Amino acid sequence: MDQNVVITLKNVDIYQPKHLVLSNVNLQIQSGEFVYLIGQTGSGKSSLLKVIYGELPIGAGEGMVAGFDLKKLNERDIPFLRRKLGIVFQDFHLLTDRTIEKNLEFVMRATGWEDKKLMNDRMLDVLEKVGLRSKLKKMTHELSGGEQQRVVIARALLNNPDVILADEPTGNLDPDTSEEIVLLLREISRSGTAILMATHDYQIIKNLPSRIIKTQTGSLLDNISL
Ligand SMILES: Nc1ncnc2c1ncn2[C@@H]1O[C@H](COP(=O)(O)OP(=O)(O)OP(=O)(O)O)[C@@H](O)[C@H]1O
Repeated sequence: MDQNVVITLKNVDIYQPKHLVLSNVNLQIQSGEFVYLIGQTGSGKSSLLKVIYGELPIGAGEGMVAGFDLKKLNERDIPFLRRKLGIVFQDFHLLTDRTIEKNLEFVMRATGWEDKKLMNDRMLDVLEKVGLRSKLKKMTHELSGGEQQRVVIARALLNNPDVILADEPTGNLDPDTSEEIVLLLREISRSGTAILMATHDYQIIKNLPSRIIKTQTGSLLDNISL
């Protein structure tokens, strides 16, 4: 297998749960690529992301994600696959009654980090990347929507993922803040993490163009232009 390929789907069928949502899906994404995923509501974008993060099994076909074979994936493998993936959703899923530090620490403890000094260094590292290094002790409910999404991105980066899956990460943000978030994700992709971002925001795609894949009438189309 090509070392640089982090997602491969070959002739994959995706069911939700019995109804065939996408058939014969073929997709390859390389390290460091930034890819938009578009498609009408209900056309299967989230289902595709769910297959990639091991939430939905693949029906037919073959899939490899960050070195994990989706066909052979069992319950025990899923936490290990998820450590190779960063997941960023539209609604931030932050613990709003806690500081940024406590939010990051929560995820780190859950994914096996123990050494306080290493944890602290890593937190500052990822917060630096998203421009929030000075806000470690801030409560997350005191942050703006854009800042909260930055914390979510920092949280996704903690375990140095091969891939970030972002499901409408700008859905709750104003246009300028949305653009800042996409610029940040693109910058992150340049350091090697592949990013697959589902979005309905065509304006952002026009302003910040990149490869586009599209779910449409039960298929996944590649290299779409708007
Ligand atoms: N848990 C579920 N059980 C049954 N059907 C589902 C389930 N989740 C999604 N579906 C169906 O699968 C299809 C694809 O849904 P999916 O959420 O992947 O679409 P989407 O493109 O992500 O939509 P949106 O843009 O609204 O997020 C839809 O017809 C939806 O109704």
